[in-house]
Amino acid sequence: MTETTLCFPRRTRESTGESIEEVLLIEKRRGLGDGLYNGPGGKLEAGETPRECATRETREEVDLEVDPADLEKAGELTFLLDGERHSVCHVFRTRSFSGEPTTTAEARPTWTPVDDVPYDQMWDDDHLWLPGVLEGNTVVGDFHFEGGKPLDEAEFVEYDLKWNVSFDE
Ligand SMILES: Nc1nc2c([nH]c(=O)n2[C@H]2C[C@H](O)[C@@H](COP(=O)(O)OP(=O)(O)OP(=O)(O)O)O2)c(=O)[nH]1
Repeated sequence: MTETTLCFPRRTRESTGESIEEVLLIEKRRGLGDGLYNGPGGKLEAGETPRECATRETREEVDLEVDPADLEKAGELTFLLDGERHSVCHVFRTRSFSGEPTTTAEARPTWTPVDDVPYDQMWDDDHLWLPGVLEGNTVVGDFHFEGGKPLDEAEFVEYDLKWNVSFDE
């Protein structure tokens, strides 16, 4: 069973007297979810913790530095494909980072107002859990897909969500 991560860097930008809440999204340029908007993230490597993976993937995909200790666990999402567990994704958020997000071969980053997240260009389940995560809630979810591999071509059919769970990692 594959473990994966997602990292959602957050900032508040002041613009002409207004505070705009933003999240760093990437347009993924290869791999699973190619062409969709998402947070930086990917598969755990051997010996890595989810936090270490989220830090490494954020550096590799957009050249932004986040400290594993500064990541706040916000979600644990299980993706099921044709009734079998396909992957578990650890979701983190943080307001602490250094550097400027940079386009790489893997991803094109964009600071996006949280009120303007392009859910119609994201995975079909994201509109169910990402708004709550961006509001500061925690979530555990199961998401069922059907139709065979790859996961991003399967059909999203049903889900179960629990909000405001506590994580001890
Ligand atoms: N937002 C969102 N992300 C998802 C969904 N399903 C799913 O696998 N992901 C994420 C988890 C991972 O960050 C990413 C897939 O990871 P991956 O490891 O297969 O992708 P990759 O090709 O970039 O992998 P890597 O070699 O960089 O580790 O997509 C979903 O339904 N919604």
